[in-house]
Amino acid sequence: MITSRTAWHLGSGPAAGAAWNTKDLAPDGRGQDRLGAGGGAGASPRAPLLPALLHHKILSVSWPDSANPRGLCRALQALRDTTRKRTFPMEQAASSHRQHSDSQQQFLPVQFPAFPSAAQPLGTPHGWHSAPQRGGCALTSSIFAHTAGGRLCGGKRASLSTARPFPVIQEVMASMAHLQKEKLRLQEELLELQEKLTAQENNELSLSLQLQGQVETLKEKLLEQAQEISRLRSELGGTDAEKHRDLLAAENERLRQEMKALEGELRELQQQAPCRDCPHLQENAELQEQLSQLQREAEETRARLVELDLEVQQKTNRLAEETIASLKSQPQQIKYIIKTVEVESAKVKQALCETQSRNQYLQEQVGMQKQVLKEMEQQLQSSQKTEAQLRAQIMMYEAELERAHGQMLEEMQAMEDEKNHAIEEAFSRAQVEMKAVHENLAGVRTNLLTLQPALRTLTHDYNSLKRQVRDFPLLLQETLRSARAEISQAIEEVHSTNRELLRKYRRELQLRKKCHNELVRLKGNIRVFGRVRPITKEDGEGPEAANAVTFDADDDAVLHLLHKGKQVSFELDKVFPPQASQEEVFQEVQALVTSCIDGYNVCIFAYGQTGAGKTYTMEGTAANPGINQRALQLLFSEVRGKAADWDYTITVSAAEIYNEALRDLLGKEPQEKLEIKLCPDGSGQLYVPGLTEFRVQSVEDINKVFEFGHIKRVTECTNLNEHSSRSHALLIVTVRGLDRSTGLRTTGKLNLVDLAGSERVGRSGAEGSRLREAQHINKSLSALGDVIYALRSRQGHVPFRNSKLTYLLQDSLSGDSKTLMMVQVSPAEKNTSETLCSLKFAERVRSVELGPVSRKAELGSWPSQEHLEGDSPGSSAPAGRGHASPSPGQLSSRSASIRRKLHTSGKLRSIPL
Ligand SMILES: Nc1ncnc2c1ncn2[C@@H]1O[C@H](COP(=O)(O)OP(=O)(O)OP(=O)(O)O)[C@@H](O)[C@H]1O
Repeated sequence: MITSRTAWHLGSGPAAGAAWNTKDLAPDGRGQDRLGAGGGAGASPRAPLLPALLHHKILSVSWPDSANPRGLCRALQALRDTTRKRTFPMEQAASSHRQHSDSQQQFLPVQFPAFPSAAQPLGTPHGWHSAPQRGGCALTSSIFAHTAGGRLCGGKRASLSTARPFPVIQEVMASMAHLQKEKLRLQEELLELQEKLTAQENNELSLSLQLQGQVETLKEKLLEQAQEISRLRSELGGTDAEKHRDLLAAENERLRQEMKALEGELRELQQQAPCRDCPHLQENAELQEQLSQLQREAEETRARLVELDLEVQQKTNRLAEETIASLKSQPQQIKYIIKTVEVESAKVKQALCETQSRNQYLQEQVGMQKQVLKEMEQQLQSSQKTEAQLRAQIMMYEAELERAHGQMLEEMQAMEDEKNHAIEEAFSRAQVEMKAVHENLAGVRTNLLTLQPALRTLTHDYNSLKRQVRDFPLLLQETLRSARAEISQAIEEVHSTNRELLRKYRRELQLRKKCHNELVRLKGNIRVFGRVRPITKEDGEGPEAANAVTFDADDDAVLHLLHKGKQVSFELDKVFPPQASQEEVFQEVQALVTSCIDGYNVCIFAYGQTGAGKTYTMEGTAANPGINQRALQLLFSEVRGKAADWDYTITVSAAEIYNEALRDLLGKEPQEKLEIKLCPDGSGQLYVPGLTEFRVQSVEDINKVFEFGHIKRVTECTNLNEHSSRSHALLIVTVRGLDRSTGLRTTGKLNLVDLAGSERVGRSGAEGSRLREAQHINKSLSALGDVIYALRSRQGHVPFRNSKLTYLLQDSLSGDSKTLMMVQVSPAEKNTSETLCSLKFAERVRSVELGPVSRKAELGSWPSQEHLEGDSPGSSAPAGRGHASPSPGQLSSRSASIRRKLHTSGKLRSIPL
């Protein structure tokens, strides 16, 4: 947890002692008890928490007013030395750091508020924030954090916590670090000044002590000399005076040597003095000068002593001579003495004389010694005077020292005040900044609290992802290997399955084709549908426009025609009432259309009188297209469904047969008559040279083709139908397929034929060219009937060449080709004769299919339209059925349900072609 104002107190508890040997850190070197400021309630405020200085992220260091600056200096010095020497047990610190980081993750710089009052115990909330008592672990962690940073720089480094996620905190921390640096710099300067002062004091003290010692020594020596003089004075011996002189000389020599030693020491002290600019140097120089003066005086004293010695020697010699001379010049006295001796003895007299001379000599010596003593007393007085002067100088110097010391203390106090002031200012600034930091930190802490779980989750996810990423290549390789194996196996299986499916598909294709053929065969290769158009406005109004056609509700293959008051019934394969839609009609023919894709030839005719709806059924309208367009759409759809295996090409040609002339409706020269020829390759196939063939790929292509062909088609106005088509219109669709897997090629042809209207010439009122058109039309329709009949009756000769129509459709009518004839009839009363003819034609076509072979002879030849005109229902057609002979109509007494049943069961088999 990050706490911006966390103050660490080194308590006196065992944890603190275990974490850090605080004895090394005590400011006065007296041990741990000086650091236990935050201990019990009774603990008095002591020195600040110096161990915090070890933590080099300290923002500020407080110091009580009552603290001794010298003690602080010494403590700082000792602390710095200790810090430099200290080697932390890294493993212990690291383990502590880990323990601590598990719970806290970060530890903060230690911060001490400024100046807790002397009366306030440390650790109380005035300026001091209660710290989490983490003991040695926290402190060791702090030390470890700094040690791990690479160096211990003795308090000069001020760095903040390692985790500073926000710029604001960083800025504040940077400013605080700057303040801390400033404080540390001031502290260092103070420390240096204090060191200088201490050294100067020490020097001055030692010098003073030395001088005092010298003075004392001199005093003692003077005393000794005085005593010696007194002793000499008491002894009054000349030889002793000489000895004393020698002693004094030796003493002088010793004093000289001591003086030299002292001078050397003084020089050394001067050299050791760190502050050259210190004002006390001047004093030292003065003292040195005084000392030199004293030395000179001592030299002078010594010189005088030497002179005195010489004088004593001279005087002694002179005295000896004078004594001898005086002795010589005083014979009477000696005589007296001699007399005395003579009285007593000569020997005594001589001794007396000697004694007298000796006395004389001694008296002289005493006088001389007195003189010397007097001189020495004078010298002593002079020395005492000098001593007094020196004492005065020493006193003055001491006073000066006192003054300098007081001044120094004042300066120190001023500096201390200045330092405290700076610290206070820094602390107040730091407090303001810390307040802002607190506010930011509160938000940050909130964010951290919310982010920490997310971080943990993310970390967990990250680790999990890292593991996954690390394992991913192996997993991927393994997966790829297994996937490759599986894919290979699957491909093999698919291949074998495909082969099997292909085999089945081909078998099913063959089966389908077979079934389709069988179905078509069962239904009949030639099928006949009937479609009754609705009453139109062209039919007019009144009885002639009345509906003459009705239907069987139970059988969709039967219709009834009311003709001239009699109802004639016809049975076809399928009858579409007027309400039948184009879609319903196409549904019945689409099976034929799709067989074209399988390679069959299909022919769909629309047969009927003019205006009966042939074009409507085959072409339809734009909004409601007929078989042609729907068939092509179906072909496209089917081809797309088989595109995976088959390549299909659909081409379209459009032609018309007008007056037995074949013309290309899509060609550039529509009036050009085309010929139908055999293929030169000997295949027996027919082809039309010059017939345009368009490849169509979409419904749009079809529409263009139809539009183009429709324009070209000859339409002329007739009495019966304003837009009656007077030609057979053929849409020839060729579907060529290629099975890519087998290379099998198929070609199917779909002929969609809108036949020209079958009309009786007399009724339509045709004459001239119109009559000729009608005759061609009827002829071609009769030829079509002949061909169909020949095919169904399996005659050896099929008269395809009797008309252009049948000749062109030869390959689509023979063999396995499938043919549908859509017989269009009008329901109007006025058209019942035409309707009757068309239905008879249709029923006869259909009867060929259903009737036995024998009936072919019965039927004879295929009647033409004109023939049919004579074969009116009124003359030969049986009532109830429009059949002129024993026909399937008579056989058709069987119900439609039985017929459908037979079709479904396959028991009904048409006569094979
Ligand atoms: N099933 C039907 N539903 C609605 N209208 C039809 C239907 N059959 C034909 N008609 C309408 O009858 C009219 C004649 O039809 P259509 O032109 O198709 O006859 P047709 O047999 O083609 O004549 P022609 O032989 O002279 O060309 C047209 O107006 C057509 O729209």
